[in-house]
Amino acid sequence: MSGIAIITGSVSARSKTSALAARIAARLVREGFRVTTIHVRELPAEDLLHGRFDSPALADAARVVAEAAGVVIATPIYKASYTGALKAFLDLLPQFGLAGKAALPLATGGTLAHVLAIDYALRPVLQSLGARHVVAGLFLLDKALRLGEDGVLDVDDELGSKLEEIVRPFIDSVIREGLPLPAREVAA
Ligand SMILES: Cc1cc2nc3c(=O)[nH]c(=O)nc-3n(C[C@H](O)[C@H](O)[C@H](O)COP(=O)(O)O)c2cc1C
Repeated sequence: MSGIAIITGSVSARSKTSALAARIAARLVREGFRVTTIHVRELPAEDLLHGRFDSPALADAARVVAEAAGVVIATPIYKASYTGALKAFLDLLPQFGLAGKAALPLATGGTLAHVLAIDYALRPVLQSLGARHVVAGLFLLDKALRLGEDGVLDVDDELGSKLEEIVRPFIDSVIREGLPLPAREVAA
């Protein structure tokens, strides 16, 4: 296993969750990891909904996850849970598709009423997929996230520290499991 897979679950083209995921990806790349992001909205919808697990695009995405030492799952909260699009993708992974992997759950939402959705909805799925270690996740209110015209997340000191607090234990968990050295490239 090598590298990190990031799976984003938003169906929106201009997505705060995807911008958050891009920020995390950049952080992990700086740490020396090879990172591949799967935006579920970009996968062929018909293949996804018809369960064509062997379609080339779905098979490629599943392979990225299978080969990853760590997986970041970033989803908006829809109807008190993670998105249906994300679930459609997770459903096509093997029963223990996250075995041996560290997992970092991230969510954005419109109301603090659903701040626990990571713990009551997403975490059990990651456990059921056999994740070795699901580290503490982070729920962020959408109004606290600002996107620039270019769709890039504007990160102030407070948000930057929050992200660092959750990314560091994830990195430590991935490294603890001995990510093979060739997969970690020297950070520039
Ligand atoms: C269909 C739909 C359902 C939503 N349901 C909830 C919800 O139940 N709880 C919540 O906190 N936010 C809810 N939201 C708000 C989104 O989770 C929030 O705006 C999120 O940051 C959007 O992420 P995105 O920009 O990546 O798409 C909902 C948004 C949509 C579009």
